[in-house]
Amino acid sequence: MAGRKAEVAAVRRNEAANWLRRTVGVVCARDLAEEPSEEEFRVGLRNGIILCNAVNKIQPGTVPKVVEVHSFSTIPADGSALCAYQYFENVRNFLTGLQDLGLPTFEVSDLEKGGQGVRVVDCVLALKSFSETKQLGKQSLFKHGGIVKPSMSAKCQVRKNEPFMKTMTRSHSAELLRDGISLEQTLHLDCSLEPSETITSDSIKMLVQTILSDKKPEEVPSLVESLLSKVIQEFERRMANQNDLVKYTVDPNDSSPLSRTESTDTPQEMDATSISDHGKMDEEDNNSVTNHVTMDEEDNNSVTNHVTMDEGDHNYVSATGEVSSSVPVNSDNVEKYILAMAKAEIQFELQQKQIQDLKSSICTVKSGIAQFKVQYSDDLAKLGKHLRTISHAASGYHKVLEENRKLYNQIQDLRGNIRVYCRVRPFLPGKESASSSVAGVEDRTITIMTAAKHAKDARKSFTFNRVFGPLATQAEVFADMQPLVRSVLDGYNVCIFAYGQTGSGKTFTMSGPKILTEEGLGVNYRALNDLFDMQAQRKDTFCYEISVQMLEIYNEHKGIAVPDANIVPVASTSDVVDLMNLGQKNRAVCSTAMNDRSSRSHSCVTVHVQGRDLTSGTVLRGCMHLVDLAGSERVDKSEVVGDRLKEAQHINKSLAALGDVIASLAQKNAHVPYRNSKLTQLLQDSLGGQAKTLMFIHIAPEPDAVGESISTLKFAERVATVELGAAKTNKDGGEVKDLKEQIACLRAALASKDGENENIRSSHSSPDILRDIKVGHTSPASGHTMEEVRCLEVFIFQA
Ligand SMILES: Nc1ncnc2c1ncn2[C@@H]1O[C@H](COP(=O)(O)OP(=O)(O)OP(=O)(O)O)[C@@H](O)[C@H]1O
Repeated sequence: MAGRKAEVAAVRRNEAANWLRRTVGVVCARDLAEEPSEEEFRVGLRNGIILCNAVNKIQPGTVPKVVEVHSFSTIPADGSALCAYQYFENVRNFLTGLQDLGLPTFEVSDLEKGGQGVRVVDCVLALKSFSETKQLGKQSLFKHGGIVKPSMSAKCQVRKNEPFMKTMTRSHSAELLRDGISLEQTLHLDCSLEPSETITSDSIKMLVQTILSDKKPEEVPSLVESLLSKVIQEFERRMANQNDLVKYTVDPNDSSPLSRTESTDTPQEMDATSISDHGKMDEEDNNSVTNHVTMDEEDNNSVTNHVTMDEGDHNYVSATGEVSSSVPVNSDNVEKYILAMAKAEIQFELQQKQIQDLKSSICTVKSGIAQFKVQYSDDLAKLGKHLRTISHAASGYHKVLEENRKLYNQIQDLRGNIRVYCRVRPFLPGKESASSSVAGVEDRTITIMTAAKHAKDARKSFTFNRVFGPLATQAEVFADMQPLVRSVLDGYNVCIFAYGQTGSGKTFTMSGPKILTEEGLGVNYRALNDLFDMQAQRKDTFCYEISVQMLEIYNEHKGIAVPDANIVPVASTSDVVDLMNLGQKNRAVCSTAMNDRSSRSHSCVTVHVQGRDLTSGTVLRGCMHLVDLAGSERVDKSEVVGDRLKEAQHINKSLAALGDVIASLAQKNAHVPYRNSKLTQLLQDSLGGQAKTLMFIHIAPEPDAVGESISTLKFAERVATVELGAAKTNKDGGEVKDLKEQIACLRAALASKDGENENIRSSHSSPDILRDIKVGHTSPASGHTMEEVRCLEVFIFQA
């Protein structure tokens, strides 16, 4: 291999030497042998005279002043006597001239011992090619050397004003075989191809024949071997150049072929960069690596790729569909190119695979998105349907709620709007007695000792809606009246009276003990607490405004217990407590002057409730009167005179008037005598119609209070009516399913005047009738499906 290379180099060197000798004349070039060794070639050209003269012959004036040696005999063989400055000047001027002509140059040091003589040979051959091109004028194509065929197309000509270097890099296959084939032969090969021709087996055959025609038979094998070797090298170079082209396009700033080969840039990036970089490549200077892929203007069949390398090296690779290179061929370079090509191939395959993977990923994502879209629209449709159902159910819920509210209150009416409860006070601490005026307390009955223990009629029993014994707690008392209190929020009026003689426990029931505790809280506070709780529970459907007013009626005169505050809005129980305390203080001031007036006046706390249905906008108004009546003791026995008598008369009159009104209402009389007292006048609007009235009768257990107790109980008996409990079974013995059926049962019981109907009475003690029956089935009137109604059951129970 090395031998063949040396042989090729010698052929080229001889060609260069012969051309120089021919050009400048043998005499002038006497120091240049016809077939010089590398050393002889270097020494012969070292002073630059031959080179300068040669270039001046071709292009006169290229080197304006050539430093001549006056006496050739004085020049030593190695030229050491020549002033270094002189031949440096010549060589430098020569190289400058070549640059101006656009020809490849070499380094001054290449003419020194150890320099790269091959570059000098390249340079001379380029000059030779330039010379011949010039001689042929516009009809020829510049080549390094060799003869020019007459058939050569004008399309192979040098372009006027085009830098010689560019023209040269666009040249064809002459350079391909430069190291292995004579210049004439390579030129012949190149120019034998018509522009429209492609390299065919015939043309290759012709090329081979041309090369071998003047060779001796023994030279043929080595030449063929050399030729094939060059073809392989060329093929590899092309591949490497293709790869480099791709890599350079990826990163034009990186001129290292190997580093580009190892690049892991994606194909997309390469494409984008390649497109954007195209077209500006020609503008790059000779110190940069330029890449461009353009259609040859002269030859539509060829794609021209340029890879011009660093000027300092004087090496270049030109891929013109064919590749030319002045890079010396050695095993290192071949290995490097093979390695680069292999890496490029792997990289290319990898990138192809990545592209495929990306494509399949895109397909997967696309189909995923399509599926998601379908799923999304399905879900949306389902959601819309569900929303419509809920919306329908919500509107139905309000109807059902309204319907239930009416039914509920209808049941309250049927069970009795007037309820009378009796409560027995315990003996006061320190005043306990073995004997009590109360002989017995049952659920609904109180028995009073009327006379001597052993007399036959010594006991008398009274029946009310409920009787609470001395041990009954405040919570138990309130629980029984709680459903009535809740009616206020549905727009009903409620009156709760505390009736009884002085000291029997009225204030205790209504407000609680003097020192208030949680357990001791009376009806007033508990009722208001309950209202505030309900207000909070219904806040999504109703907006309630609650306000309180405190009044006192003394001697048939009405007064406001809380001056300058007729009706005070309240938002919590503590607001009400503060207000009541203020009212109690005002009463206390008066009582000091008027001798315990509190026992002889009626105290009335009125709670006004206004509720707005947030859906329908309907406004409901209700009020609750909590009345702590004046002491009911009889005046005939008290033998009082003067003011006390007057007070007693007013009290008796107003209590009798109240009894008359409630009795009239209980008996559903057409006329109700409201106007007989200030109290009944005040409560007129809240006693009639669908108003609920609750009378608490208080009994003192002391034996000497028997007379007052009997009198109180008789009063209460007048106003008490039969109250029906909630029916648990219908007339057929089946379960009562809904409010309507419940109403039917109650009506049947009333019609049969069967006040003692055990089926109904048995459940009277339930605190909330709604919990005794199945309200979940109250759908018929609203026309909703059972499923909807089941959904609403929860709401209804909460409501
Ligand atoms: N159920 C009860 N348990 C314990 N103590 C009670 C009960 N009822 C009343 N008392 C106590 O009995 C006393 C008298 O009660 P209270 O003042 O409530 O009677 P009253 O009927 O309101 O009297 P007045 O008509 O003078 O206002 C108070 O000390 C009270 O704490």
